[in-house]
Amino acid sequence: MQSTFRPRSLWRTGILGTCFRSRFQVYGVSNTRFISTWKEELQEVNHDTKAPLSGRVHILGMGNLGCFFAHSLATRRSPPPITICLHNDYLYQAFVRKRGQISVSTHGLDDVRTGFDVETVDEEGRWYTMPPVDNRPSPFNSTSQPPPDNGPIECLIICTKAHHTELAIKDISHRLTKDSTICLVHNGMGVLESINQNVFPDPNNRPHYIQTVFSHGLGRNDSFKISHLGVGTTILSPVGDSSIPPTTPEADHTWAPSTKYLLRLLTLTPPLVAVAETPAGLLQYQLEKLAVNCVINPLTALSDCTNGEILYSFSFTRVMRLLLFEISAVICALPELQGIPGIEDRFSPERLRRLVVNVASNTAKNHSSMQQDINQRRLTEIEYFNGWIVRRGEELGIKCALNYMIKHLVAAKAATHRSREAGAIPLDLDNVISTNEPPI
Ligand SMILES: CC(C)(CO)C(=O)C(=O)O
Repeated sequence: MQSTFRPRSLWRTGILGTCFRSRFQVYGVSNTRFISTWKEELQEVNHDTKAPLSGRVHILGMGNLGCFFAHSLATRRSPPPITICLHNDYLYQAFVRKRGQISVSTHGLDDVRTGFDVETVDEEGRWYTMPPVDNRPSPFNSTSQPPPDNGPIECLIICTKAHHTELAIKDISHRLTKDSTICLVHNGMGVLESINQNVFPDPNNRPHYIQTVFSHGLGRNDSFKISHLGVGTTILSPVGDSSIPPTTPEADHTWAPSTKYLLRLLTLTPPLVAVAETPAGLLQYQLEKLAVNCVINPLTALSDCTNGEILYSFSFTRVMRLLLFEISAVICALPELQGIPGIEDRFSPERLRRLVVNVASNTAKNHSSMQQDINQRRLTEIEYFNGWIVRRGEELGIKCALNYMIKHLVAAKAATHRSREAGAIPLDLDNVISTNEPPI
């Protein structure tokens, strides 16, 4: 007998800790897993809200991650309306040249999707809905300019790097309301706190958030053309009220309609392999990923090597162990984890070492994102990896001298590249005396 796996409401069963893990109930006939359409998901959420949602999903940040999310949503049997937000003309022109196509290649086979709506932004920060760049008929007449579209955004998936996320959200913050949900997809820790502090300081007027831990392997072939190199998962969790510790179970009715809708949509989009977790569960996955990134990324960036190469040297192994002693001490002392059973074992230096070794050997031939950032003269995420460990360590009275050193070695390497290229002479600006001003 065949069985149907029907998606079960994640929120009806009450406590997140129990309902989030069991996403499907077995009902009987047919094999239609993931059968629901986005409209059905929307209906369920709109059922008891006064302001029904349209179901549109905006995606900002069209690097590998943004392309993967947009493409995955577009592969659904019934894709929701998707708007990709292109924040400069160069990207828009590239998308026009690609005729509005996003392509994901798996084992050498390209899967091309179209049907994306596009918005671009001008220098004054006004967003415009552009005419379709694929073969769909344009809703605008050919002579008229598209009108600015600064209407509220219901669901925003933001796929920029950690250091760009705050700025990217600032540019679109006038369209985000306390009913919107932002799904943050980036590496590293501490971004949400700075968004709250600098972009949405008033807790009563803040959007809702979903945080993620993303572990699929992606590579870039060209603009809007990526490869899916390794199947991973997308672990998602809504972010609870910051005054409630993440370890407290919360009733399901506290999640906003846009959060419920986006969670349902993403968990029922097969290529994402998305699972919903509790806030406390997600935090632990984030910290495991952080530990891995704090070791593999700076070591490969400093030594300009592949992930696998750090496994075959006694010296790398020593550095790895010493960094992990500090990382483990900070994580185990975090107040937000206190009360969770088994923390000391899960985050022991030895277990973290095994995680790092596993990831490094599974991705042995890959170049870490930080190694690529350094070589392509981009900003690195070091402040959100080892920098975060150092800052949290300081708060907790734990000195993280080695992580501090690693953070500065990476910053120094990036600065050396920059000044070499600019042909700059290193100057100690504090000791430069301008001829027009009297010496201080
Ligand atoms: C896990 C790792 C190191 C894989 O390359 C990664 O996430 C990164 O490169 O940022």
